Amino acid sequence: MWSWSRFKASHHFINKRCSLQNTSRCLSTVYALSSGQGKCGVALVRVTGDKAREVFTRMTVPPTLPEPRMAVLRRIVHPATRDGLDRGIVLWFPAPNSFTGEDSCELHIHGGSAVISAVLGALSSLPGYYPAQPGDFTKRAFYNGKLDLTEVEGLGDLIHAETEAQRKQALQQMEGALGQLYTGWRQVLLHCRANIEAFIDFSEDENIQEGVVEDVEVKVRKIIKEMEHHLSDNRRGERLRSGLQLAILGRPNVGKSSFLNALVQRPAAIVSPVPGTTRDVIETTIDMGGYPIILSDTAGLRDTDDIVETEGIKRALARSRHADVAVIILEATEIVSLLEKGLFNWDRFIKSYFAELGIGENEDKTLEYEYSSSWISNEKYVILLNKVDLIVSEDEKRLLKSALEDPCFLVSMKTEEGIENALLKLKHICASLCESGTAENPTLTATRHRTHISACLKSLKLIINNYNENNYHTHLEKGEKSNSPKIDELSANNSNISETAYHFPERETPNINIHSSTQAFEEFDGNLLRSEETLLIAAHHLQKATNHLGYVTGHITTEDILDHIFSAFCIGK
Ligand SMILES: Nc1nc2c(ncn2[C@@H]2O[C@H](COP(=O)(O)OP(=O)(O)OP(=O)(O)O)[C@@H](O)[C@H]2O)c(=O)[nH]1
Ligand SMILES: [Mg+2]
Repeated sequence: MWSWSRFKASHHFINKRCSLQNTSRCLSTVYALSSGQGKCGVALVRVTGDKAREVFTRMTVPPTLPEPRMAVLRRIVHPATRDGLDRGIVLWFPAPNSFTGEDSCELHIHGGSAVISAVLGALSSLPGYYPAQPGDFTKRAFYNGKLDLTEVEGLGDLIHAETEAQRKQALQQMEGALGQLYTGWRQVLLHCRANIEAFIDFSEDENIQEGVVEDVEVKVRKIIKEMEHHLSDNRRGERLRSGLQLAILGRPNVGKSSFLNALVQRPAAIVSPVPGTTRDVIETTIDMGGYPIILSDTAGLRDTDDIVETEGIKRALARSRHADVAVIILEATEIVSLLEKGLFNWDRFIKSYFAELGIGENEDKTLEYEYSSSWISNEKYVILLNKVDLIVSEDEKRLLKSALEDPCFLVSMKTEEGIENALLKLKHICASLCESGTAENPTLTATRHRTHISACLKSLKLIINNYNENNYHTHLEKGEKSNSPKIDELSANNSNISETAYHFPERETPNINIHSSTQAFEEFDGNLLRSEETLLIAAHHLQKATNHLGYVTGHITTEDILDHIFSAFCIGK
């Protein structure tokens, strides 16, 4: 019999998480220095696990548990020798009201290296105490249901955040904005699937309220729309997380390396009057108005027989293809002579100039080429007309200024004229490329999320659009009679999956081999919810969809994903 209680399993997932892990690791008590390495005023040592209370009973004077979450000053002693180690503030967080969900304590001790190593040494002498591995505290918080996987990733990002915008995005994610969005979708889809399952089982009884399947369709369509909107964010969140790629491009000797040096305020790249000085890509990172930018100075673009320079140009063009933003540098004098000849048109000039450099769009706009020039089609570039200090004639300067059009700026790396305005424009471009989301509409921040949400969306679309009645019947007729796997098994193609979501009751499946037909079903054209015969397939796609959301939030996990995510954490977090 189908039962609704089988659907309400979310909290079971959380409880099961620990048992899926190496149990001894979960049962042990771990400790770590959670503040940074090196001498400091106060250092923080954290302990978590079943035996955490022993810190108070065996290592503090008096040997009693303090009031939960109340800071108290205690003498800290070695548990065996009773030698005094330090005097500091201690805190007790009994389970489940702690970061990890386990009994935990904190020792705020003096930050000298001798004090820290004496306290850590004393902790190691307590039976059942082990030094924590990177991310151990957060891993326990995850297994105990304190954080979902997106919140864990947000916490990791917060620790690694280097700019203001990155910090804001990570905090939003750690506070659960993304997790709530995905969990909300998952809950709705789980209900949809429950309703479809109930309808299949009981449609002939009178118990099923009318319009159940129609209601599922409305909900699925709504989520499809929301997911499409969520995915069409131009990778803003991912860019902000990993940094915007900005390529500095142009002919040799125009001042590309001078621009890089001006931005980073140090001689990061060699500047010389010899054209072709820069050969390799020189990469450095900066914080531009709170946005993380990965700057790439590149080799000057020109025809050459020099094999080293040719390789440099190849690398420069590759960098151009992967750039989110570009700064194209020209010599202002080049434009003056063109202007003096008359008939100057910026649009035409820029197009042909990009083409000459090898970075412009070509005529037939093949897919590869469109990709290669995304910063052009998105208009995410500025053009700097450099060395304006060399134009001495006021008439020429006036002519140049009057002909200037956005996004061109007259600048001089030598006198720094015009650089501020150009940087302002660049900041606007960067902001538009990685504007962070809001708590209500959080941005997607990792490729892992995009992959699963895209796969989820695909499954949902298969329910609404892709079904062709004739195809379906052909498959029913052709279907093998035995070895039809249950729907649950269809999604469990990853052997490491720690659970396979909800377990649905035994049922009579259509007389088809769903495995062999899945591919074909995915090619159907139509609405699976409009025929009772195809509802089972709709349920199958709904399960796939909810599973993908479960992978993102960590309701369904694989060891590989967890290892990857937690490996980025520090010891003590
Ligand atoms: N007068 C003047 N000279 C400049 C200015 N900017 C750069 N230069 C000079 O132009 C020369 C080339 O500058 P780089 O920054 O090395 O030019 P580049 O584009 O990196 O050159 P390659 O690496 O060869 O492609 C150097 O001698 C700079 O000092 C400027 O605004 N005014
Ligand atoms: Mg250079």
